Amino acid sequence: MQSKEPVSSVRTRAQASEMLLCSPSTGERLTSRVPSSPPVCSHDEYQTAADWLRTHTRHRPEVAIICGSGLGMLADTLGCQESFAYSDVPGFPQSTVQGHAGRLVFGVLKGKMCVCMQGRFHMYEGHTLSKTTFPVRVFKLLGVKTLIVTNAAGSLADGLQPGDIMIIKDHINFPGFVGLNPLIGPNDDKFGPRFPAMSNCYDKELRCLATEIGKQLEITGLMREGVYAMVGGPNFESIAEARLLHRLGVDAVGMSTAPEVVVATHCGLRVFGLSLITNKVVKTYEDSDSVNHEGVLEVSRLRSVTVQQLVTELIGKMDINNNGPNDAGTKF
Ligand SMILES: O=P(O)(O)O[C@@H]1C[C@H](O)[C@@H](CO)O1
Ligand code: HPA
Repeated sequence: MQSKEPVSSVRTRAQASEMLLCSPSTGERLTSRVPSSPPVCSHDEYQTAADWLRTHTRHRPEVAIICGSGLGMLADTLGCQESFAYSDVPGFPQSTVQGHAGRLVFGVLKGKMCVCMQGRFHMYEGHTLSKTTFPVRVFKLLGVKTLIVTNAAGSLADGLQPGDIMIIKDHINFPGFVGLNPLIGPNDDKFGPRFPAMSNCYDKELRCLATEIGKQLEITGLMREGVYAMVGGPNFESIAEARLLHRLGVDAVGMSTAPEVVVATHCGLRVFGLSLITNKVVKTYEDSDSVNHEGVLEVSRLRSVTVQQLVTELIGKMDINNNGPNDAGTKF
């Protein structure tokens, strides 16, 4: 049947989708601020950043560390340091969150060449997921084999108290359920396959090694394994959301990490992750506690030395030549 709509009001599909990305009140284009996965970064953009870093430092890192909220002091422990502000590295976005300094620090830890992100990018800052995870692919191009991710997270599990360290066994990438996944868009086969498996994304050997190191450091009372869930943020959870997460088997909730781990696993990096538990997530209406970012940073700082010791020993003892089960051979 023929449409009765006057020709002047018939919109093309492109025009209609463009309109969806405009502010309804001002008509201003929102495209650059909507945290949707596309537009994706091109291979050249990652390569340009990696080439720039190669020409500006002689460090050739094998291990990359992403520091969570308030955990940036980890980077200060690197020897022979050389650092770069994110604003100087081509293609890097800016850190906008307190407790995320915005520096890339190269150096040596326990004889291993490392690069440390003193500050990460979050989806809620308005970065596309491609930009949020940009450094991970740059690290891959730099020759990194293992990625260590750390974060601050709220606990939903009775056995996890503020100050505890949760070794991440697995994650739930909630934004991914609604199509916010950094791998959406054309697949870059040079990095990895169209449909990567995520069943081994947190390396089992590294988790076991961390548990052994925990025994040696006599911090096993603070440590246990668990499931991390990423929510979009930036607000903390409502009580009903907290109860839902608890029922779903989530041990700790945060606003980062999963996209970085998805991209790292896609390109064959071996991943170790830990959450520093900074607060209990409020699950009952009778509880008058409420979480805030300052409190999160305070607990992170109080435990940062313990996290540093654990990560340092792990790097010292890890076998850098074991690339884990996801490695399909380097393509670069
Ligand atoms: O970068 P991470 O995941 O450690 O940061 C957590 C989540 C929010 O960004 C912030 C909330 O306090 O800390
Ligand atoms: N919820 C989400 N993200 C967080 C929390 C939390 O309770 N604590 C630290 N990051």
